[in-house]
Amino acid sequence: MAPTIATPITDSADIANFVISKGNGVKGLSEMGLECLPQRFIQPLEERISFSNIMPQESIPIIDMSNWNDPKVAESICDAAETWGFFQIINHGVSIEALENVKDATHLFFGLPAEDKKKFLKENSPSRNVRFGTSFSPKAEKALEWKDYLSLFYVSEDEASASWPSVCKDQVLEYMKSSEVVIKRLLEVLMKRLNVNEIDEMKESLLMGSKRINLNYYPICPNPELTVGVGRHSDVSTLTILLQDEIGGLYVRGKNDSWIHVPPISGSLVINVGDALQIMSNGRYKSIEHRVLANGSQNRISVPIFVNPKPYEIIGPFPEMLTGGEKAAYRQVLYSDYVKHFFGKAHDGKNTVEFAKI
Ligand SMILES: CC(C)(COP(=O)(O)OP(=O)(O)OC[C@H]1O[C@@H](n2cnc3c(N)ncnc32)[C@H](O)[C@@H]1OP(=O)(O)O)[C@@H](O)C(=O)NCCC(=O)NCCSC(=O)/C=C/c1ccc(O)c(O)c1
Ligand SMILES: O=C(O)CCC(=O)C(=O)O
Ligand SMILES: [Fe+2]
Repeated sequence: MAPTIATPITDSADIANFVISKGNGVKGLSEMGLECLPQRFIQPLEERISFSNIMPQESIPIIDMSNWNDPKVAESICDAAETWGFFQIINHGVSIEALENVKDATHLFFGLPAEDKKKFLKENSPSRNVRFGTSFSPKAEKALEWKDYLSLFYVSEDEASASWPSVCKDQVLEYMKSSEVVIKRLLEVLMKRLNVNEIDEMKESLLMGSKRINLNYYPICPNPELTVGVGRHSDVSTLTILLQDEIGGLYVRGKNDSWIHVPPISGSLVINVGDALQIMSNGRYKSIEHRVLANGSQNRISVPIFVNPKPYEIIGPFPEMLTGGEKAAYRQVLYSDYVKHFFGKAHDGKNTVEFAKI
């Protein structure tokens, strides 16, 4: 068993200092072998998952992309985006090697000493586009989430080469590059159902003009039932492409109050619709609430690529959605305002999208 420290940090301010400011993250806390979860991470009852609400017999669709030209594949993608907002894809064309390398690189980054990771805290980072942190929005949160992350906003290959951490940048760039084809295919298929038949330069900027990739680390937690890995939220992206390891723990909102597990499938990618696509499709495609449970016995990683509009794009329902007299359910919003609104508060389920509702 890991040794307990001589001077245990129990005070809330000490915890915040150790975890957030000193760059130890929750990984640092976890490795101290704490016997119980510090108060700062205890979530209110309503934010903890109740096991009676988990539907083990339900699952999100799994779509085989090997014959992606087959209209049936396109149909299942659009159906899944309309009804579930979440699906897994297999035989998607991203090499297993690229997936394995980026998972290894995630472990390499989080395995660095705190002193090295600390260089990427917001206040020290060489670039605004690189940020190592913990929880989601610690200043706005009453209870912290049991997660550390490295967030990389992609501007250009040169900027990434110059400022992303060297232990992971090549693998992350390779993964981003090799996932481009499948991202474009998914968006093309999804747009066709909305009568958007061509992704021209303008649409490309709206749909996939910027990308952010997060490396998430969820260390072993002493009282996983009292906290969360990630609280209930929907993503603010157009689409999210998520790579998870073999541990599991991601849950998607089902009917009523139920939650459905997204089981790890080797070589698969989890795809979900984000708020930007819900807004642009005037609600036809759904960005579904999801959450991650903390784990009492295993460290978990995940690597989402958030495919987003360019920050200065104004997003709103596509004109193509409104030609038949359908009323706009969302107003026009500057995408960076939407993102600021999202980051300015704790995770709060589907409330973020209210910001854009008419
Ligand atoms: C986001 C904005 C608009 C904010 O700009 P600006 O107001 O100048 O200030 P900033 O200093 O970058 O950040 C402001 C706050 O946002 C939060 N924030 C910014 N980036 C991140 C990040 N990557 N992860 C977590 N929080 C962040 C922090 O709370 C910041 O507050 P503070 O730490 O300074 O107190 C700007 O960075 C921008 O235009 N970015 C480009 C667009 C963009 O990044 N879009 C993201 C789309 S999707 C996306 O990034 C999703 C992330 C995510 C993370 C964790 C989850 O659990 C989750 O579900 C989702
Ligand atoms: O770790 C996961 O499986 C999901 C993480 C997530 O929802 C996010 O980073 O937005
Ligand atoms: Fe998410």
